[in-house]
Amino acid sequence: MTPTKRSTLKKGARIQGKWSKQEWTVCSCLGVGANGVVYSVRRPDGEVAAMKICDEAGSVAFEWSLLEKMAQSGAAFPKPHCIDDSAQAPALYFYVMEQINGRPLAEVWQHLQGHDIKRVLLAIGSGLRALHRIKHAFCDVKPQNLLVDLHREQCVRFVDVGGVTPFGRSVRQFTPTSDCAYWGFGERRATEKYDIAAVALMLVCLRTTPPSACGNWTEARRRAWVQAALRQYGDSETRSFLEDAISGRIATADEWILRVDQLSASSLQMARSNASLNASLNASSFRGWRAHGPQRQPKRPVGAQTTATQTKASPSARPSAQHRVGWTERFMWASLCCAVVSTFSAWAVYLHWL
Ligand SMILES: Nc1ncnc2c1ncn2[C@@H]1O[C@H](COP(=O)(O)OP(=O)(O)OP(=O)(O)O)[C@@H](O)[C@H]1O
Repeated sequence: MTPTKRSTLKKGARIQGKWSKQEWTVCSCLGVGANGVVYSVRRPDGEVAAMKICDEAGSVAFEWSLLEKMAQSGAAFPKPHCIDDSAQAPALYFYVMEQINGRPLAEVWQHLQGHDIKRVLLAIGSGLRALHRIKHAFCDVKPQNLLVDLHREQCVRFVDVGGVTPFGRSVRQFTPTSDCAYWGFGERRATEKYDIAAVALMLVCLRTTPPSACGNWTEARRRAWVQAALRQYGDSETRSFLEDAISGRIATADEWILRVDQLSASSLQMARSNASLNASLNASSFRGWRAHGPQRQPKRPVGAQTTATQTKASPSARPSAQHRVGWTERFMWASLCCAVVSTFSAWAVYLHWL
Protein backbone atom coordinates (compact mmCIF):
# COMPACT_ATOMS: atom_id res chain seq x y z
CA MET A 1 0.00 0.00 0.00
CA THR A 2 1.44 3.34 -1.01
CA PRO A 3 1.28 6.34 1.31
CA THR A 4 -1.43 7.85 -0.90
CA LYS A 5 -3.54 4.73 -0.64
CA ARG A 6 -2.86 4.68 3.09
CA SER A 7 -4.27 8.11 3.72
CA THR A 8 -7.51 7.50 1.86
CA LEU A 9 -9.45 6.18 4.84
CA LYS A 10 -11.74 9.04 5.73
CA LYS A 11 -13.92 9.45 8.77
CA GLY A 12 -16.97 7.20 8.40
CA ALA A 13 -15.23 4.66 6.15
CA ARG A 14 -16.28 1.09 6.98
CA ILE A 15 -13.96 -1.86 7.08
CA GLN A 16 -15.30 -5.37 7.23
CA GLY A 17 -13.09 -8.21 8.42
CA LYS A 18 -12.84 -11.08 5.97
CA TRP A 19 -12.42 -13.68 8.71
CA SER A 20 -13.96 -12.16 11.82
CA LYS A 21 -16.95 -10.71 9.91
CA GLN A 22 -16.78 -7.74 12.25
CA GLU A 23 -17.21 -4.21 10.97
CA TRP A 24 -15.35 -1.14 12.11
CA THR A 25 -16.07 2.49 11.28
CA VAL A 26 -13.15 4.89 11.03
CA CYS A 27 -13.42 7.81 13.47
CA SER A 28 -10.04 9.51 12.99
CA CYS A 29 -6.39 8.95 12.22
CA LEU A 30 -4.29 8.50 15.37
CA GLY A 31 -0.91 8.46 13.73
CA VAL A 32 1.13 7.66 10.65
CA GLY A 33 4.41 5.81 10.91
CA ALA A 34 6.95 4.09 8.72
CA ASN A 35 5.20 0.73 9.08
CA GLY A 36 1.60 1.76 8.82
CA VAL A 37 -1.26 4.01 9.80
CA VAL A 38 -3.21 3.80 13.04
CA TYR A 39 -6.89 4.77 13.06
CA SER A 40 -9.35 5.21 15.86
CA VAL A 41 -12.28 2.93 14.93
CA ARG A 42 -15.70 2.12 16.39
CA ARG A 43 -17.39 -1.25 16.43
CA PRO A 44 -21.18 -1.59 15.97
CA ASP A 45 -21.45 -2.15 19.75
CA GLY A 46 -19.91 1.29 20.24
CA GLU A 47 -16.54 0.12 21.55
CA VAL A 48 -13.65 2.31 20.45
CA ALA A 49 -10.38 0.68 19.41
CA ALA A 50 -7.21 1.41 17.46
CA MET A 51 -6.68 -0.25 14.08
CA LYS A 52 -3.19 -0.46 12.64
CA ILE A 53 -3.11 -0.95 8.89
CA CYS A 54 0.28 -2.00 7.56
CA ASP A 55 1.69 -2.06 4.08
CA GLU A 56 2.39 -5.77 4.24
CA ALA A 57 0.59 -8.75 5.71
CA GLY A 58 3.93 -9.90 7.17
CA SER A 59 4.32 -6.75 9.30
CA VAL A 60 0.79 -7.16 10.65
CA ALA A 61 1.40 -10.80 11.61
CA PHE A 62 4.78 -9.95 13.15
CA GLU A 63 3.51 -7.05 15.27
CA TRP A 64 0.41 -9.03 16.24
CA SER A 65 2.43 -11.94 17.60
CA LEU A 66 4.54 -9.51 19.66
CA LEU A 67 1.44 -7.75 20.94
CA GLU A 68 -0.04 -11.07 22.08
CA LYS A 69 3.20 -11.92 23.86
CA MET A 70 3.24 -8.50 25.56
CA ALA A 71 -0.36 -8.92 26.72
CA GLN A 72 0.64 -11.96 28.77
CA SER A 73 3.49 -10.05 30.40
CA GLY A 74 1.39 -7.14 31.66
CA ALA A 75 3.69 -4.74 29.80
CA ALA A 76 2.45 -1.25 29.03
CA PHE A 77 1.53 -2.00 25.40
CA PRO A 78 -2.08 -1.93 24.10
CA LYS A 79 -4.13 -5.09 24.60
CA PRO A 80 -4.64 -6.98 21.32
CA HIS A 81 -8.22 -7.43 20.03
CA CYS A 82 -8.05 -9.18 16.66
CA ILE A 83 -6.14 -9.57 13.40
CA ASP A 84 -7.86 -9.62 10.03
CA ASP A 85 -7.87 -8.55 6.35
CA SER A 86 -10.52 -6.38 4.76
CA ALA A 87 -13.27 -8.30 2.95
CA GLN A 88 -13.66 -5.58 0.32
CA ALA A 89 -11.11 -3.97 -2.01
CA PRO A 90 -8.56 -2.53 -1.58
CA ALA A 91 -6.92 -5.32 0.40
CA LEU A 92 -6.01 -3.98 3.83
CA TYR A 93 -3.97 -5.94 6.35
CA PHE A 94 -4.65 -4.85 9.88
CA TYR A 95 -4.97 -5.65 13.51
CA VAL A 96 -7.19 -4.07 16.11
CA MET A 97 -6.01 -3.23 19.61
CA GLU A 98 -6.89 -1.21 22.66
CA GLN A 99 -6.88 2.51 21.96
CA ILE A 100 -4.54 4.25 24.34
CA ASN A 101 -5.71 7.64 25.52
CA GLY A 102 -2.89 9.98 26.16
CA ARG A 103 -0.63 12.46 24.46
CA PRO A 104 2.86 11.75 23.14
CA LEU A 105 5.56 12.61 25.65
CA ALA A 106 7.06 15.16 23.23
CA GLU A 107 3.84 17.21 23.39
CA VAL A 108 3.45 17.25 27.15
CA TRP A 109 7.09 17.34 28.23
CA GLN A 110 7.42 21.12 28.38
CA HIS A 111 4.38 21.44 30.63
CA LEU A 112 5.34 18.84 33.22
CA GLN A 113 6.21 19.91 36.75
CA GLY A 114 9.00 18.18 38.67
CA HIS A 115 6.69 15.74 40.47
CA ASP A 116 4.92 14.86 37.18
CA ILE A 117 8.30 14.20 35.56
CA LYS A 118 9.03 11.84 38.42
CA ARG A 119 5.72 10.00 37.92
CA VAL A 120 6.39 9.72 34.19
CA LEU A 121 9.91 8.36 34.69
CA LEU A 122 8.69 5.85 37.29
CA ALA A 123 5.91 4.70 34.94
CA ILE A 124 8.40 4.24 32.09
CA GLY A 125 10.58 2.24 34.50
CA SER A 126 7.75 -0.07 35.52
CA GLY A 127 6.65 -0.53 31.87
CA LEU A 128 10.21 -1.54 31.00
CA ARG A 129 10.44 -3.81 34.05
CA ALA A 130 7.40 -5.82 32.90
CA LEU A 131 8.84 -6.08 29.40
CA HIS A 132 12.30 -7.05 30.63
CA ARG A 133 10.80 -9.79 32.81
CA ILE A 134 9.90 -11.66 29.66
CA LYS A 135 13.43 -11.06 28.35
CA HIS A 136 12.53 -8.54 25.65
CA ALA A 137 13.73 -4.99 25.09
CA PHE A 138 11.56 -2.16 23.71
CA CYS A 139 14.42 -0.80 21.56
CA ASP A 140 12.42 1.87 19.71
CA VAL A 141 12.13 4.29 22.62
CA LYS A 142 11.03 7.73 21.42
CA PRO A 143 8.64 10.40 22.74
CA GLN A 144 6.03 9.54 20.07
CA ASN A 145 5.86 5.96 21.34
CA LEU A 146 5.21 6.95 24.96
CA LEU A 147 1.66 8.19 25.53
CA VAL A 148 1.09 10.13 28.73
CA ASP A 149 -2.16 10.51 30.64
CA LEU A 150 -1.52 11.97 34.09
CA HIS A 151 -5.10 11.22 35.18
CA ARG A 152 -4.36 7.52 35.20
CA GLU A 153 -2.35 5.62 37.74
CA GLN A 154 -0.37 3.92 34.95
CA CYS A 155 0.34 7.32 33.47
CA VAL A 156 2.60 6.18 30.61
CA ARG A 157 1.66 3.55 28.04
CA PHE A 158 3.84 2.26 25.21
CA VAL A 159 2.77 2.04 21.56
CA ASP A 160 4.54 0.57 18.53
CA VAL A 161 5.49 -2.95 19.42
CA GLY A 162 7.40 -3.27 16.13
CA GLY A 163 10.82 -2.68 17.68
CA VAL A 164 10.47 -5.15 20.58
CA THR A 165 13.35 -7.63 20.40
CA PRO A 166 14.38 -10.66 22.49
CA PHE A 167 17.40 -10.00 24.72
CA GLY A 168 20.75 -10.54 23.09
CA ARG A 169 19.63 -10.01 19.48
CA SER A 170 20.76 -6.99 17.52
CA VAL A 171 18.29 -4.13 17.43
CA ARG A 172 16.13 -4.06 14.25
CA GLN A 173 14.31 -0.78 14.71
CA PHE A 174 15.54 2.23 16.61
CA THR A 175 15.49 6.00 16.72
CA PRO A 176 18.95 7.55 16.32
CA THR A 177 18.48 10.12 19.08
CA SER A 178 17.69 7.34 21.58
CA ASP A 179 20.28 4.86 20.30
CA CYS A 180 23.36 4.55 22.52
CA ALA A 181 25.42 3.17 19.61
CA TYR A 182 24.60 6.25 17.52
CA TRP A 183 25.94 8.51 20.27
CA GLY A 184 28.97 6.30 20.90
CA PHE A 185 27.96 4.97 24.31
CA GLY A 186 27.39 1.28 23.72
CA GLU A 187 26.27 -1.61 21.60
CA ARG A 188 23.12 -1.73 19.48
CA ARG A 189 21.91 -4.93 21.13
CA ALA A 190 18.60 -5.65 22.85
CA THR A 191 19.38 -5.51 26.56
CA GLU A 192 17.96 -3.87 29.68
CA LYS A 193 20.81 -1.35 29.58
CA TYR A 194 20.03 -0.47 25.96
CA ASP A 195 16.46 0.55 26.86
CA ILE A 196 17.54 2.46 29.96
CA ALA A 197 20.21 4.38 28.06
CA ALA A 198 17.61 5.04 25.35
CA VAL A 199 15.20 6.67 27.82
CA ALA A 200 18.02 8.81 29.28
CA LEU A 201 19.22 9.88 25.81
CA MET A 202 15.64 10.70 24.86
CA LEU A 203 15.42 12.97 27.93
CA VAL A 204 18.67 14.71 27.01
CA CYS A 205 17.40 15.27 23.46
CA LEU A 206 14.04 16.53 24.72
CA ARG A 207 15.88 19.17 26.72
CA THR A 208 18.42 20.07 24.06
CA THR A 209 17.50 19.47 20.44
CA PRO A 210 20.45 17.85 18.64
CA PRO A 211 21.67 19.86 15.64
CA SER A 212 20.43 18.43 12.35
CA ALA A 213 24.04 18.27 11.14
CA CYS A 214 24.99 15.73 13.81
CA GLY A 215 24.19 12.94 11.36
CA ASN A 216 27.39 13.85 9.54
CA TRP A 217 29.49 13.90 12.68
CA THR A 218 31.82 11.21 13.89
CA GLU A 219 30.69 9.06 16.78
CA ALA A 220 33.28 10.80 18.99
CA ARG A 221 31.86 14.19 18.20
CA ARG A 222 28.32 13.05 18.92
CA ARG A 223 29.49 11.59 22.21
CA ALA A 224 31.09 14.93 23.06
CA TRP A 225 27.83 16.68 22.23
CA VAL A 226 25.91 14.49 24.71
CA GLN A 227 28.56 15.11 27.36
CA ALA A 228 28.29 18.86 26.77
CA ALA A 229 24.48 18.65 26.98
CA LEU A 230 24.82 16.76 30.26
CA ARG A 231 27.18 19.40 31.67
CA GLN A 232 24.40 21.93 31.20
CA TYR A 233 22.46 20.22 33.98
CA GLY A 234 25.07 21.67 36.34
CA ASP A 235 25.96 19.56 39.34
CA SER A 236 22.42 18.36 39.81
CA GLU A 237 21.54 14.85 40.91
CA THR A 238 19.63 14.53 37.63
CA ARG A 239 22.86 14.93 35.74
CA SER A 240 24.66 12.08 37.49
CA PHE A 241 21.53 9.94 37.19
CA LEU A 242 21.40 10.51 33.41
CA GLU A 243 25.15 9.99 33.05
CA ASP A 244 24.88 6.65 34.87
CA ALA A 245 21.94 5.57 32.73
CA ILE A 246 23.62 6.52 29.45
CA SER A 247 26.91 4.87 30.28
CA GLY A 248 25.29 1.61 31.43
CA ARG A 249 25.86 2.03 35.17
CA ILE A 250 22.11 1.74 35.71
CA ALA A 251 21.72 -1.80 34.49
CA THR A 252 18.11 -2.76 35.25
CA ALA A 253 14.67 -1.19 35.32
CA ASP A 254 14.55 -1.84 39.09
CA GLU A 255 17.69 0.25 39.55
CA TRP A 256 16.18 2.96 37.35
CA ILE A 257 13.06 3.06 39.52
CA LEU A 258 15.14 3.19 42.69
CA ARG A 259 17.26 6.06 41.37
CA VAL A 260 14.26 8.06 40.10
CA ASP A 261 12.61 7.62 43.47
CA GLN A 262 15.62 9.29 45.12
CA LEU A 263 15.56 12.34 42.82
CA SER A 264 14.01 15.53 44.11
CA ALA A 265 11.24 17.18 42.11
CA SER A 266 13.25 20.41 41.89
CA SER A 267 16.21 18.62 40.35
CA LEU A 268 13.93 16.86 37.88
CA GLN A 269 12.46 20.19 36.89
CA MET A 270 15.86 20.87 35.32
CA ALA A 271 15.26 18.03 32.91
CA ARG A 272 12.90 20.23 30.92
CA SER A 273 13.95 22.22 27.90
CA ASN A 274 15.85 25.44 28.01
CA ALA A 275 15.79 27.65 24.93
CA SER A 276 19.08 29.44 25.60
CA LEU A 277 20.72 26.08 26.18
CA ASN A 278 19.49 24.84 22.82
CA ALA A 279 20.94 27.90 21.15
CA SER A 280 24.34 27.64 22.82
CA LEU A 281 24.80 23.92 22.29
CA ASN A 282 23.58 23.97 18.75
CA ALA A 283 26.04 26.60 17.70
CA SER A 284 28.60 25.24 15.27
CA SER A 285 31.06 24.50 18.06
CA PHE A 286 30.73 23.80 21.74
CA ARG A 287 33.06 23.61 24.66
CA GLY A 288 34.62 20.23 25.19
CA TRP A 289 34.68 19.19 21.57
CA ARG A 290 37.88 18.84 19.60
CA ALA A 291 37.86 17.08 16.27
CA HIS A 292 40.08 14.01 16.04
CA GLY A 293 40.79 12.47 12.68
CA PRO A 294 38.72 12.59 9.54
CA GLN A 295 34.95 12.78 9.69
CA ARG A 296 33.18 9.50 9.06
CA GLN A 297 29.73 9.14 7.57
CA PRO A 298 27.11 7.94 10.06
CA LYS A 299 26.14 4.31 9.77
CA ARG A 300 22.53 5.06 10.52
CA PRO A 301 19.86 7.58 9.66
CA VAL A 302 19.98 10.98 11.15
CA GLY A 303 17.20 13.27 12.18
CA ALA A 304 15.54 13.84 15.47
CA GLN A 305 13.05 11.21 16.58
CA THR A 306 12.75 9.28 13.34
CA THR A 307 12.80 5.55 13.48
CA ALA A 308 15.49 3.70 11.62
CA THR A 309 14.98 0.12 10.62
CA GLN A 310 18.01 -1.99 9.89
CA THR A 311 16.47 -3.02 6.61
CA LYS A 312 15.50 0.46 5.45
CA ALA A 313 17.80 2.80 3.58
CA SER A 314 18.91 5.61 5.79
CA PRO A 315 18.07 9.24 4.99
CA SER A 316 21.76 10.01 5.28
CA ALA A 317 22.41 7.42 2.62
CA ARG A 318 19.75 8.84 0.36
CA PRO A 319 21.78 11.54 -1.38
CA SER A 320 24.38 9.00 -2.46
CA ALA A 321 21.64 6.59 -3.54
CA GLN A 322 20.08 9.36 -5.60
CA HIS A 323 23.50 10.11 -6.97
CA ARG A 324 23.91 6.47 -8.02
CA VAL A 325 20.46 6.47 -9.60
CA GLY A 326 21.46 9.61 -11.55
CA TRP A 327 24.45 7.85 -13.05
CA THR A 328 22.44 4.73 -13.87
CA GLU A 329 19.83 6.85 -15.57
CA ARG A 330 22.43 8.73 -17.55
CA PHE A 331 24.03 5.46 -18.63
CA MET A 332 20.64 4.10 -19.67
CA TRP A 333 19.84 7.18 -21.75
CA ALA A 334 23.28 7.12 -23.38
CA SER A 335 22.79 3.44 -24.33
CA LEU A 336 19.34 4.22 -25.70
CA CYS A 337 20.72 7.09 -27.81
CA CYS A 338 23.47 4.82 -29.16
CA ALA A 339 20.88 2.17 -30.04
CA VAL A 340 18.69 4.75 -31.84
CA VAL A 341 21.66 6.23 -33.75
CA SER A 342 22.95 2.80 -34.83
CA THR A 343 19.45 1.70 -35.92
CA PHE A 344 19.06 4.87 -38.00
CA SER A 345 22.51 4.41 -39.53
CA ALA A 346 21.75 0.77 -40.37
CA TRP A 347 18.48 1.81 -42.06
CA ALA A 348 20.22 4.64 -43.92
CA VAL A 349 22.92 2.30 -45.25
CA TYR A 350 20.31 -0.32 -46.19
CA LEU A 351 18.07 2.22 -48.00
CA HIS A 352 21.10 3.75 -49.73
CA TRP A 353 22.05 0.39 -51.24
CA LEU A 354 18.50 -0.43 -52.41
N1 LIG B 1 -3.01 1.72 20.37
C1 LIG B 1 -2.87 3.01 20.09
N2 LIG B 1 -3.64 3.93 20.70
C2 LIG B 1 -3.51 5.25 20.42
N3 LIG B 1 -2.62 5.75 19.55
C3 LIG B 1 -1.82 4.88 18.90
C4 LIG B 1 -1.90 3.48 19.13
N4 LIG B 1 -0.97 2.86 18.37
C5 LIG B 1 -0.35 3.83 17.69
N5 LIG B 1 -0.85 5.05 18.00
C6 LIG B 1 -0.41 6.35 17.43
O1 LIG B 1 -0.04 6.15 16.07
C7 LIG B 1 1.34 6.52 15.88
C8 LIG B 1 1.97 5.60 14.86
O2 LIG B 1 1.85 4.25 15.31
P1 LIG B 1 3.08 3.25 15.30
O3 LIG B 1 4.22 3.89 16.04
O4 LIG B 1 2.62 1.93 15.77
O5 LIG B 1 3.38 3.20 13.76
P2 LIG B 1 4.75 2.80 13.05
O6 LIG B 1 4.45 2.72 11.58
O7 LIG B 1 5.29 1.57 13.68
O8 LIG B 1 5.63 4.05 13.37
P3 LIG B 1 7.20 4.21 13.39
O9 LIG B 1 7.53 5.01 12.18
O10 LIG B 1 7.41 4.95 14.67
O11 LIG B 1 7.80 2.84 13.42
C9 LIG B 1 1.96 6.46 17.26
O12 LIG B 1 3.05 7.33 17.37
C10 LIG B 1 0.80 6.88 18.15
O13 LIG B 1 0.70 8.28 18.24
